[in-house]
Formats: sequence, structure tokens, C-alpha cells
Amino acid sequence: MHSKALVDACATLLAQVLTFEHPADAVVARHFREQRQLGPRERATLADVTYAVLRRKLLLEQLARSGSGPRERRLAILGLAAVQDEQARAADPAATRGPRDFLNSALNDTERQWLAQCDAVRAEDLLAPHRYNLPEWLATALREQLGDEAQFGALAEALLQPAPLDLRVNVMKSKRDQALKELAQAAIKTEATPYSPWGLRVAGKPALARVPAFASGAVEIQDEGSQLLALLLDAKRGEMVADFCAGAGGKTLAIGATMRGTGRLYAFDVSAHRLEGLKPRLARSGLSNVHPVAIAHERDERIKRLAGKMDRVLVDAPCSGLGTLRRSPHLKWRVKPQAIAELAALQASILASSARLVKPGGRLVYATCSLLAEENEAVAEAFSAAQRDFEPVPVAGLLAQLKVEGADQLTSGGADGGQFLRLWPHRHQTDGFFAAVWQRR
Ligand SMILES: C[S@@+](CC[C@H](N)C(=O)[O-])C[C@H]1O[C@@H](n2cnc3c(N)ncnc32)[C@H](O)[C@@H]1O
Repeated sequence: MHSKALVDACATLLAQVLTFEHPADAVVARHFREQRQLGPRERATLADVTYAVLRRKLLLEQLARSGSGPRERRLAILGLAAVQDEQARAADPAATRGPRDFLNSALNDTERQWLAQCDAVRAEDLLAPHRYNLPEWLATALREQLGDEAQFGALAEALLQPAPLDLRVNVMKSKRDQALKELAQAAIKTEATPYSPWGLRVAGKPALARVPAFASGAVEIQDEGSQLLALLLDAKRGEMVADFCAGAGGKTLAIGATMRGTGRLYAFDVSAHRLEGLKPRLARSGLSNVHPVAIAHERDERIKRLAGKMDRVLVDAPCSGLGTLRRSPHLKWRVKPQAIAELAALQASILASSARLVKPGGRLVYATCSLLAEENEAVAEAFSAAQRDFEPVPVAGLLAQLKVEGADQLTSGGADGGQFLRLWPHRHQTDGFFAAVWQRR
């Protein structure tokens, strides 16, 4: 596609995404279905530009104010420039700018001059909102929580970077070393992730669909943080286990593999549509112990019948998703502060209902991919205070038993900082995750 047409195509897509009526990934997917003529490279560029604009929306809007022409076109130009910069940095971390020839060929003289002025703006001269690109309410909450401007700055910077591509080796089908070699034979370079024993981090963003290790189910795409949540549940062969908010089953598959395909693993969710997404992954995984069940709500009769029967229950609760801003940057503009209190009430209700499933001596894990204390520590502490027959279990000890390296770096809270799992993009290169664990007395 000619550079002029590409800028126009980016501007068209941005105009749809920036209404924020629907999640960005849904808008992009619909746009691609409608625009069948777009080739794979053009689709990749359009998606990259959309996400670059969503990540740095406050900065790019500020820079766009000085330009001329339609706003979406100015944002598309700045987004394309940002993507070229990212690509240049990926090839050479010392690089500051990508090449501008291709982009400049799409611009008129005024636009070229304006882009050169934008390129000349120095990061250190930016006001905090333009540097951090977070809505004010969220910046305030995260600053308060981290209690340190340098830590907050590092987090904000990490949230502006695209997430790495992590794989989980399916222990039913392969071992980490073996999968690494098999992927290398398909020219996919990976290295072991630092914390999860099943994790491989991929260099770059290669297409995986036709890679034999992926097609055979030997590896699945899963963030290292997500893998650690399944590890914490530590489900064993032959047990009765429930993944209460299973969605498309990312964690279900990891849990099923730790059970070596034995026992019974219920995958509950209120969304039958999301559970549908589990089916093709289940087929690849080789697991036969997973039972997906669509429920009406957390107090569904089918849940009540299983009360006190589960060895382990994972509650991967619906949350703001603010720990996933590297891959879902639209969330920072779509999630409203008022929604957090509603989510916290839903999380408390789901946690209390799912706890009934746990048998005496069984384990309960509450997890979110939110960074906010209101959805995390506050929900866990209120549960501990109200449910005296659930004994809080410090996560640091569990991680050490599971031989996770650097376990003491992954936790916070409690008298010694070991109570909860707390993963941060800027410290652990994972999405932001929280987990609390209890044992039923
Ligand atoms: C964080 S997502 C789950 C992600 C999934 N565990 C994974 O690893 O891919 C939260 C899920 O909770 C589900 N959910 C929302 N309300 C629920 C409820 N009352 N009971 C059970 N699941 C619920 C949503 O449909 C969503 O799929």
C-alpha cells in the first residue's frame, strides 16, 4: 500500500476506535472483516498504529494540537512515527528515532515541518500527564499506592511498552528445553522466563499458528504472570478443582496440565460465548478432565450442588484489567473510576460464593489483573475478616515451596511483605497481577 493510502487507512480506523464505544480489539477486528482487501502487513501496521495512539494518547493529542488538517490524520501520522520509532528501538535499543522517509512521502510540506517539530520535542520537557499518558484519577491512585515518584514513573513507562509474547509449555506434551529446541527449529527464538517453570519468552512477534509446537498443543500463549496464578493453585493429580471465572480458559488449561489430565476440573463462567473460546484450545491441549459449565450467576444452583466438594478453587475475578494496559491500552480511557467500586462489590460476591465450594483443608485463590488496591488487597482483607474458617496463607512461602526463583521479590503485604502475590510490569516484566490464598480450616 502506498504511504498516502496507509495514512488515510490509519486515520479511518482511528476515527472508529477513538469513540471508545467498543473495546479497541473488537473495533479493529470488525474493521479487518469489513476491509478484506487489506494484506497481512497492512493489518499489522494498522493495529500497531492504533495501539501506539491509544498508549500515548495524551502526548499525541497535545502534539496534534499544533498541526493542521483532520485530527485523526494528525494522530495517524504521529502514531505511524511512534511505531517506526518502536521498531527502530527493537532493532537497536540505542536508537531514538525510526526512519521518516516512507512517512514523509505521504505528507505535504506543512505536515513534514510539523512532524519535524514534534520529533524535536524532548521527553524531559514534557508535563507529567504527557509523559505518563494516564488519566488523572488512575495516575493519582497508582502514585499513592507506589508511594514513590521514581517507581510510579517506571511503572508508567513500562505500561507504554508493548507486552512481550510469552508461551507456556504444556507439560502434558513437552518439556521446556524440548519446546525451546523445537521452536528454534522453526526459527522462533525464545528464552526461559525467570519465574514460571513453564514459561518461554519469544523474541519479537512471530506468527505462531502454523508453528508445529503451537499447532500440536506443546505450547500455548500465556503471560508469565498468568502462569504463576495457575502454579499457585498447585492442583494435583486426581483432585476436584474449579476455575470459577474461566473465560476462554487460559488458566484452566494450565491447571489441567498440572493435574496431568486427571481428576475433574470445572470451568465455570457466566459467558457461554467466552467458554466457547476454550474449545479449540482444549482440543489442542490433550486434556480430557475439563468440564466447561455456563452458569447464570455466582449463586447458580449448579454451584450450590458442589458445595464443600472442591480441593481447590481459583477465582480469576472480573476486574478493571488495568494490569494489562501494555496489551489493552484502551482500558485506561474506557474504565471510569466509578466502575471500580461496582467491580469490587461483584468481586466480593463472587469470592464469597465460590468459597462455599472449597472442602475443609482445601485451597482458595483469589486473583485479578488489576493494579488497584480497591480490587485486590481490600477485597481479600474484607473476605479474611468476614470468613473466619478461611485461614490466609502467605504467598511467599507457597512460591518458595514451588521453587519459584526470587519468590520474595514477587509478594507484598502482611507483616513481612510475603502475604500476597503482586506482579508489576516495571518490576517483573509481566502484566500486573494480584493473588491472595486461603486454606479452609
Ligand atoms: C479475568 S476474566 C477470566 C480470564 C480467564 N480466567 C483466563 O485465564 O483466560 C473474568 C471472567 O469472569 C467472568 N464472570 C463475570 N461475572 C461472573 C460471575 N458472576 N461468575 C462467574 N464468572 C463471571 C467473565 O465472563 C470473565 O470471563
